[in-house]
Amino acid sequence: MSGETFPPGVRVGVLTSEPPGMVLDYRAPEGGCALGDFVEVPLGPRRVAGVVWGPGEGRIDPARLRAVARVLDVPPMREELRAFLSRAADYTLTPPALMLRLATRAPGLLDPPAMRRLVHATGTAPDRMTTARARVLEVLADHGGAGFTAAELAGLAGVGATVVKGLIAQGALLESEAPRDTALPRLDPAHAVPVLTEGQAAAAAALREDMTADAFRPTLLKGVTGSGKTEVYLEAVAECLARGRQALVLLPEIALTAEFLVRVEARFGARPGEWHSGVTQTERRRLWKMAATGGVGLVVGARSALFLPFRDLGLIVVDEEHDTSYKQEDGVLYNARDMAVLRASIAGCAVVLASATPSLETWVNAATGRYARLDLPARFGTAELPQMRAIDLRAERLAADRWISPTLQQAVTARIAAGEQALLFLNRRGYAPVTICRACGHQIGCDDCDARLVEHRFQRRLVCHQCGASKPLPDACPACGVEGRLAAVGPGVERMAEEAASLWSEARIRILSSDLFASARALKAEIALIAEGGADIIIGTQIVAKGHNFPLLTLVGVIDADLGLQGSDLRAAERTFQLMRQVSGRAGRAERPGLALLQTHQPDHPVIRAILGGEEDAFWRAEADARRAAGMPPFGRLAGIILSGPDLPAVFEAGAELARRDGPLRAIGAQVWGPAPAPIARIRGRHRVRLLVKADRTAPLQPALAAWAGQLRLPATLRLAIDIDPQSFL
Ligand SMILES: Nc1ncnc2c1ncn2[C@@H]1O[C@H](COP(=O)(O)OP(=O)(O)OP(=O)(O)O)[C@@H](O)[C@H]1O
Ligand SMILES: [Zn+2]
Repeated sequence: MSGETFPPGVRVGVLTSEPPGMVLDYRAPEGGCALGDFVEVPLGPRRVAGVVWGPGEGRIDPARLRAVARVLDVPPMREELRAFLSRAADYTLTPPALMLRLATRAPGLLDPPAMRRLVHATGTAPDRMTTARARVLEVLADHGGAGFTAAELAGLAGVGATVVKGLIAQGALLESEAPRDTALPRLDPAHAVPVLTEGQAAAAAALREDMTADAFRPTLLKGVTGSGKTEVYLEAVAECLARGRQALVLLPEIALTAEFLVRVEARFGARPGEWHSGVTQTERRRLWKMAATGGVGLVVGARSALFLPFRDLGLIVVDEEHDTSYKQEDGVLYNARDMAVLRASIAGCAVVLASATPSLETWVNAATGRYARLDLPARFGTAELPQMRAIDLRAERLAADRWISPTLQQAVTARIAAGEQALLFLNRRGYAPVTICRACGHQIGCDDCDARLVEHRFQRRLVCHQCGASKPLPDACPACGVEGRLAAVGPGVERMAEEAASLWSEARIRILSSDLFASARALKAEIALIAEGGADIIIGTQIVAKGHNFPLLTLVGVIDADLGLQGSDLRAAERTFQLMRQVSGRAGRAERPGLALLQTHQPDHPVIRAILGGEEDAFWRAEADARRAAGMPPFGRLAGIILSGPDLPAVFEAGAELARRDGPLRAIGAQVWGPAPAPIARIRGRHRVRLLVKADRTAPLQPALAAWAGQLRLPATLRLAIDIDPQSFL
């Protein structure tokens, strides 16, 4: 869309990501400026960057109006992204300045396109060849003629800078100017087109068709684990790229990107752009710029990739769309899956939500026809879905502090004997969730949080899973001082590994738990090692449930299938169903058939039966009916309000006042519950109190919430956070 322009001297509104964080009026600079231009403006004594957001609002007296200092030499922010940021800010009740910050989070974005001097080989041999000179030329040859700065080249060759200088002087190397940020290699949609099964081909054709529509097209791609969802949506990516447009694939976990990158390279002959916390700042800046200029076709990233300034976005894929890690739980509270749909609707492009176990929200959207739905009901090739059975723990003999039942033990032993892998799944990090003093009964808790400390035996520490604080395992009870009576209660994955080692002393046992790996790279390496057969038994937390392919894995044993059903969480049933089906789906993905065994004390629980029976649509219908009857999401809407502060009575009083002054909410027919102490009543020394607001699906919830919360003048020590569509109720 062509931007509105503002002649010199005219009032314009500029949004900056700095406090006070609102649109401020300035005078357009000499030469004028246009909507979306990145500009530098004076703010107090400083100069800060901002974006021309609209015409001035006229609040500042003309005599005090300051001028925009200059227009920056970067591509302006497009109308589509500005609209997205505004709408996302309104939806999440976040100040637009914070949204702008999400969209400009890489260093040096606003520097002018910089050049740097790169060295290339000319093919001319130097007068005299030395070993050092030969090494330099070898490095260049090894890298297929890529250019390096003189310093990089000297570093790679392990020689002094003078060697490179000498080669330049001799004409063997040539130094010339090149842009600092360069386009990524092109992906070729025709590079290695897969042969799809009939079902896959039909789904791929439907998605390709969506790409030709050039319009907002949301689709649920529902396929059982191992059915080839990735294969299918990559065809939509191919179509998008063939049309010269850009595609974005969101993944819930960095650990998944390694496998994904390899698949993209095999399919398209080159790697996509990568955007997540493991990417260097230099690469981030490059990717941001290339997104804006069209120098990247496909970006794979974590949720914040949604805020990249794509020049021509044609497709967004949200893989494993049910994954709760799409919800950002601190800072700006947003759900990347929902925001992806919002961005696609504004960009007028296709969005594919892929999952074997979609969220109820998405399932309902597909059932009501708001989203199209494509199904892949069978696994690819000869692979069958795993058989699923319950192990009734009430009928098993288990010693104290033992969690692997004889039935599960036998099954694992059989798999190891057959040269296959078994996965023992327990969604609990660490060694034991509770440390108790056998002398006085005291349970060791965090000093700053209302949480028990979790023993991590590898680190020899007790760790708070709320705030991350940790301390060494004490010898004496901190409450009664008695020594040697502290005992670990309950299992974590580390303790399971100990039990497994005692049962299968010859087996190679590996633990997959996010806290055991110092870097994303180390975790990726471990996953690759397991995939290649470097383990007999894998003990894992929910990190293993997500989209990994372990071809030798044929048995999944769930240590405690009841774990997730205990809470009163609105989504307890849904989450348990998703997690159990996903983790079971890791078994039997290649030729050999898979089996999943769920240890449970309640094999007749409706959710456990639904998991075992695999009657998914019946499960979703029952869940949907229950939520509809209760007016719960997605049939009604919720907002969580969390008040926190150092002084409990003050926090409670603020909550009570909010509850009393509920006029703006009553006006839209919404109800308020609370205040009540949050289930985790203290984090990092701050007391936490929650309120919950429930409204009809169509009620204008956000403006009412803004008006409601706006009545309160909070003291500086109190914080109020509003969580729209909360996923966590802690
Ligand atoms: N048409 C095909 N040709 C060759 N290989 C295929 C094809 N379809 C699927 N596969 C292979 O089958 C396996 C499963 O496919 P894929 O990972 O795409 O499934 P998925 O539905 O995304 O699985 P999950 O939901 O469990 O992550 C992969 O190893 C993939 O390469
Ligand atoms: Zn803590």
